[in-house]
Amino acid sequence: MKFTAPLKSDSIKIMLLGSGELGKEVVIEAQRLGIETIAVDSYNNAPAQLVANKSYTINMKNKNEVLDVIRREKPTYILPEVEAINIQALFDAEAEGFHVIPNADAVNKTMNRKNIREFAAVELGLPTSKYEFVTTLEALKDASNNIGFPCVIKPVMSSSGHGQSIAKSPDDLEKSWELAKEARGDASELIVEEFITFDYEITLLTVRNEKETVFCEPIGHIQQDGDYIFSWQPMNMSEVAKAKSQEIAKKITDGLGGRGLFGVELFVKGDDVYFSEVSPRPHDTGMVTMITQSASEFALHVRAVLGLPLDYIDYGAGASAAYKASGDSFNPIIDIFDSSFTKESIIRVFGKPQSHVGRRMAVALAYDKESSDIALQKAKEIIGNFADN
Ligand SMILES: Nc1ncnc2c1ncn2[C@@H]1O[C@H](COP(=O)(O)OP(=O)(O)OP(=O)(O)O)[C@@H](O)[C@H]1O
Ligand SMILES: NCC(=O)N[C@@H]1O[C@H](COP(=O)([O-])[O-])[C@@H](O)[C@H]1O
Ligand SMILES: [Mg+2]
Repeated sequence: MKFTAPLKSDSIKIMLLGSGELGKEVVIEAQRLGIETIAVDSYNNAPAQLVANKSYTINMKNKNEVLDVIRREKPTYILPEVEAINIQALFDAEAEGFHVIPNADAVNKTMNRKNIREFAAVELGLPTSKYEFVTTLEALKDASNNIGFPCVIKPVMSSSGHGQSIAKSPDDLEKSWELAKEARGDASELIVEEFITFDYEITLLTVRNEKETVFCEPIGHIQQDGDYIFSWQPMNMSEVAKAKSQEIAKKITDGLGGRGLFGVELFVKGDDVYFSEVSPRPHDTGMVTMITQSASEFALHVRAVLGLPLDYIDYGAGASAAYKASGDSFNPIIDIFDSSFTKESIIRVFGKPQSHVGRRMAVALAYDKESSDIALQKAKEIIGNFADN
């Protein structure tokens, strides 16, 4: 493939809207190419703000505040990093000629479960769990009755499992209704999903630079309370399931369009593959690629944004284990013993300025040339020795 225009890094400015642990790695990768970075979030000293050239703390749900910071900095590329961003600001910025990654419409579709589910299931005809949308407790009772128990109940806008629950019987519905209000995004509408008894679930990192689409090796993962705790790569899958996964990922990412890396979440049962959701940005389960690939998901995202080639080397198998805080603190300190640092491990402490129970604070990555299982065992052992105040 030929790239005609040379990369002029000095003239490029990347603005992240959302500055957590994933954005932090994107900032580092962009800076490695000499690109100026601006990290925006709704709290001070967010992880990416600690490493970016410049940072802003604003109310990201406020249209004017988002637009003000964009107009003031005039970034070459705007990279949404969280779901809870004022979407109209992104549409307006795009109309003013700013380049939103992958594009404002894709961000709008993926930030809201109703939009992405209808796009995937109805417009693209992709296989998904059965689902209904509800806005009242009464409707929730009817929908769960239609779908059957257990069913999964989620706010239409939320992430990392916030506000999500599984109702095992009608008795659980009131609790699920109350719990949904904990969503950070929009809990005015809920999705009720059929519970898929999958054999395993994967994230298929799919990278498009609008000249080619590249798939990373599938990443297997374990979730607890709707949030990831362990991931590994590669996930051993049947050729049929892998081919179906890539086909679904290609359809959904082509449908969304634009440039960047996407995390396509899929449930696999035998050779059946169900589309679950997609992030138009690096994925938490994909942190494992920092140890398995010569170009991590963050490096690939930056390359895709810039329209650069997407080739890289797979080093072998690896795994990641998330470290979640055990308490609340305004001065969180993570204890990591010497034994965590081995020739086959990488430790990343995000530097979040405040901890609360269950907040992801760090990740341990482990490598094994041959076996994802052994890598996972190593990552679990390392994280088991972490502690926090
Ligand atoms: N319909 C379902 N059937 C079975 N399990 C499900 C279903 N929906 C969600 N889950 C489980 O809950 C996890 C989180 O769900 P989902 O990805 O929809 O939430 P999320 O809050 O958007 O998570 P994140 O932002 O971390 O990706 C899934 O990875 C899966 O393990
Ligand atoms: N599943 C999405 C995800 O992992 N997003 C990552 O978590 C950060 C928020 O963390 P916080 O909740 O600890 O502020 C986000 O900024 C992003 O980096
Ligand atoms: Mg998810």
